Amino acid sequence: MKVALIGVGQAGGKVTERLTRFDANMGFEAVQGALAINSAKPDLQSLQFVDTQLIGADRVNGHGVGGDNELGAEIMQSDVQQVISNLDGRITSRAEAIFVVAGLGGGTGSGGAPALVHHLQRVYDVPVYALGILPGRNEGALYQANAGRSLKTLLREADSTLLIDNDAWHQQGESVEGAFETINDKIARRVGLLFAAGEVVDGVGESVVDSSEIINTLRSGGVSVLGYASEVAAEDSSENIRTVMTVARQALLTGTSMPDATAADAALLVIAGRPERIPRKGVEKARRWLEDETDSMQVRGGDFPLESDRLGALVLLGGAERSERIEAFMQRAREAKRAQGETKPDVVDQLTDDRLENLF
Ligand SMILES: Nc1nc2c(ncn2[C@@H]2O[C@H](COP(=O)(O)OP(=O)(O)OP(=O)(O)O)[C@@H](O)[C@H]2O)c(=O)[nH]1
Repeated sequence: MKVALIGVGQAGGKVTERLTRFDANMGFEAVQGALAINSAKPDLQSLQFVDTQLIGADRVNGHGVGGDNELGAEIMQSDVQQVISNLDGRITSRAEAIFVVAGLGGGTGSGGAPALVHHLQRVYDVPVYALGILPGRNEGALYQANAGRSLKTLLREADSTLLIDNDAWHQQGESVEGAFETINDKIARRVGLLFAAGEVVDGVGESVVDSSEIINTLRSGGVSVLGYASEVAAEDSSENIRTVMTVARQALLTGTSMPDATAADAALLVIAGRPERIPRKGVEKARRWLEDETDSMQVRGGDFPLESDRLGALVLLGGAERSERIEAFMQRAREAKRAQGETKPDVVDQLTDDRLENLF
């Protein structure tokens, strides 16, 4: 799937850069263009692999918004025309989707990403998705409250919001900050493989995934979740039936970006590996298992031919907001908001539709 990536804020920029680099190193060419936007100049200067744009210089002079996500939303609103013109040529007609990437706990990404998605939806015909990073449990009340407000608005504005829980992909005992490198690397690999899986590969069979299957899986909107697991494969495909089941189970049950999210409106199972090692029978069995497990009748499946000694399973869930983990997060965000005595409406809500209209 050809995508354009726009990172907002520090986490957004770092993850966008990682993803772009992974895609280039692997030679996938799924990432068609990438731009990192921030109100903090030093954060942009540390990026080497993507184009950058500073916003809000008149308000915060390149120093960031210090966790104030209302200010983050406001400066995005003020500078959105410049952002949109900067995207000209970066989002080409080849792009099949746009992903806006942001950490939802801070200020610039948390407030800026929903506002930007809102505007992109008016300008572009392709789906505009968000890739949102939720703060880990121990990340402090401001982050939780910010992320809760940002997420509510993103769910309304984006065609689907792919969530990554910062607690999902790091070792126990390791601090979240210490684990950023690992987490970002895992996001880049998994999401990068998903994009690449949707690329049409010439000369291979009809069981190969294409981008419409990703888009259809995400069609119901709401929250989406991505899981991955891999194992060494045997040379003979018939010996890999159990391996396919194992990696599919691990991808969903222990490898997802939002642990415990299993119920979904739709799902996509992608099996990656050398085509001659992928057992059709195993893939079919794993797909049926996924149907039961997600309680969804819409489970798509396909292969992703990849030169590797391993077999990998990618599981994408669409419409997965009914999970306990997301409910627990929203509860945490509500409590944090209450503890701060906040009664303010959600980030973009308070920038009334009139003001949004006036920008166009
Ligand atoms: N996974 C991951 N999360 C990050 C990273 N950097 C920051 N975060 C998370 O993102 C949230 C903070 O957002 P940032 O992106 O740092 O903040 P910002 O959007 O730049 O906003 P301001 O700094 O307030 O202007 C917190 O939940 C952090 O844990 C990173 O490199 N990887």
